[in-house]
Amino acid sequence: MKIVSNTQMKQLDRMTIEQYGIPGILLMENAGIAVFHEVYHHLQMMGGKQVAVVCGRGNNGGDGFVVARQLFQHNIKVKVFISGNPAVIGGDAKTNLEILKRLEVPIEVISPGENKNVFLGQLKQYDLIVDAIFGIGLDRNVDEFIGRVIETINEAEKTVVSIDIPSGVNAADGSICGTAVKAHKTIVFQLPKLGNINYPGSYYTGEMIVKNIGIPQEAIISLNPRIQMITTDWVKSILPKRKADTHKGDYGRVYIVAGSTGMTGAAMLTCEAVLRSGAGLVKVAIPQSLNNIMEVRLTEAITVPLPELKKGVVGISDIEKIMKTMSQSDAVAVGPGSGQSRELEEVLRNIFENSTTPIVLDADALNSLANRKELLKLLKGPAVLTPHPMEMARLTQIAVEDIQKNRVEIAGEFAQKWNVIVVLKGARTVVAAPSGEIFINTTGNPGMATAGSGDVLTGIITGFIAQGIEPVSATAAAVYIHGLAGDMAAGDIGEYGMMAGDIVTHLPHALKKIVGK
Ligand SMILES: NC(=O)C1=CN([C@@H]2O[C@H](COP(=O)(O)OP(=O)(O)OC[C@H]3O[C@@H](n4cnc5c(N)ncnc54)[C@H](OP(=O)(O)O)[C@@H]3O)[C@@H](O)[C@H]2O)[C@@H](O)CC1
Ligand SMILES: [K+]
Repeated sequence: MKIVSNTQMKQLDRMTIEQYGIPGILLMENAGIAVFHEVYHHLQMMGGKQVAVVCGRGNNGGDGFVVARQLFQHNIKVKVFISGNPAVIGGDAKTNLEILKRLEVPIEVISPGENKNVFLGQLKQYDLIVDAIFGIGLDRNVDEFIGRVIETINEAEKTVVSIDIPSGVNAADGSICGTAVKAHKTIVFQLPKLGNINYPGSYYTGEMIVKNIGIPQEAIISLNPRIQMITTDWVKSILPKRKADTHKGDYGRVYIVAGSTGMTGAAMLTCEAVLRSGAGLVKVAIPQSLNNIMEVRLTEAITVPLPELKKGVVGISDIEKIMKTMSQSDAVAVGPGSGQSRELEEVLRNIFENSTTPIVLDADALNSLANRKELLKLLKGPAVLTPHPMEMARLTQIAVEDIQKNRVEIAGEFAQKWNVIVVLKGARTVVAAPSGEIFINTTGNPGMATAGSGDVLTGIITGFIAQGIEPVSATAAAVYIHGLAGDMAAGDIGEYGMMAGDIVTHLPHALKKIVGK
């Protein structure tokens, strides 16, 4: 499902009205009815009877007027609160406000001088509050008065349903314009806005329900938004179907170059994740002195011990052996627990210059590249880089805080500039393709911020690519399933105590949930 910015959504609204001749008031009616259905259903579930609709002066407020009319006509006790001067309300919103007046729906204007406690006392009388103060038109910090209205809605401690986006959240990026409504549910029109998806906006959005309001699919196709949300249906559509008469060779051979003294666990987690993601065979290159440990722990993977120049570290003296195994593999991962060294830089240089096998670079491979990004120009095959924000900061020389503020842009620019697939990890992992295409992931939870979680992700991505899935899709699907397995692990044992191994354990269940077997 595509995700849009506020400007793109305004463009879609305009195209719908001007190019397709669908009047704005019809879109507003569709929007209001969509919210009404959700609110009505929710009231029935909770046995509620009274609704307060708090409206602003724009079209978001106009949607609120439609909701109020629909509730009124379905015999729900409803009152409209207008925040600010109603005289400035115009266009379709005004038309709907006039209808409410003729129907004698109770309306009260809250003015800047309003006593907060009086308003709070009023709101507390209702079972549910509809938030229709600001939608995608909010573009600056809210003033003190509106800030107070928003805080009062939150303090009322009632079920809150926001229209399109919680008021106070900037639809462009999910930042908060001073203060914002904390919604239980947000009814989002046509397509999610970046502000509903990115943090902290996503937190304020609560449960997101996307409803069609009649924007033609043709308009969306012609706008061609470049960002998309990874959904279960999409992942299902790209995972290969398993035929009955197959053997392990049909599901790809993976080669993992990982682990160093004290870091064999990273190599193991990566290998286990490869196998749990459905790949047929995995070989792991491991410094000779660590081979015994790996053989004991990893029963299903084949270890390929490498002679070592420096104890416990894979080095350039191993390159021939590495290249040979790579040439027999469908995908390779380098980096988890490898230890950062000049040696590893040289290994990467050789691989980039001589191999076309798709490669996933993680952890120490990324740190090795941080000072020698130009090596990426040597790449002959597809490459996936999986930095967390700190690794991205090293790769780009941009401060972590700035990266976190512009995750989509920074991942996107890096992917296009260096012709690689970038997985910028963190809450709402971003997958950026060299083509400019962007995926945002919504699965996952804070419990996954644990040692080894990234090694598991690297294993899944490599496993999917080895199974022949196109690398960008394989990467986005892997990110989704990694998060889903993490969510299932958290569901079973809670976020606090979960470890990366629990994500691996839940991987088959996550896959089963998606493909159904
Ligand atoms: N035809 C359509 O397009 C459809 C739209 N639909 C609905 O309309 C919503 C968008 O409506 P909208 O564009 O009227 O803006 P909205 O979010 O209601 O804000 C109102 C105005 O507030 C102002 N403002 C901004 N920041 C401010 C601040 N900090 N403090 C105070 N004021 C501030 C700013 O005006 P300004 O002051 O900049 O002139 C802004 O215009 C959309 O989310 C959806 O719900 C649907 O009905 C389908 C059809
Ligand atoms: K709103």
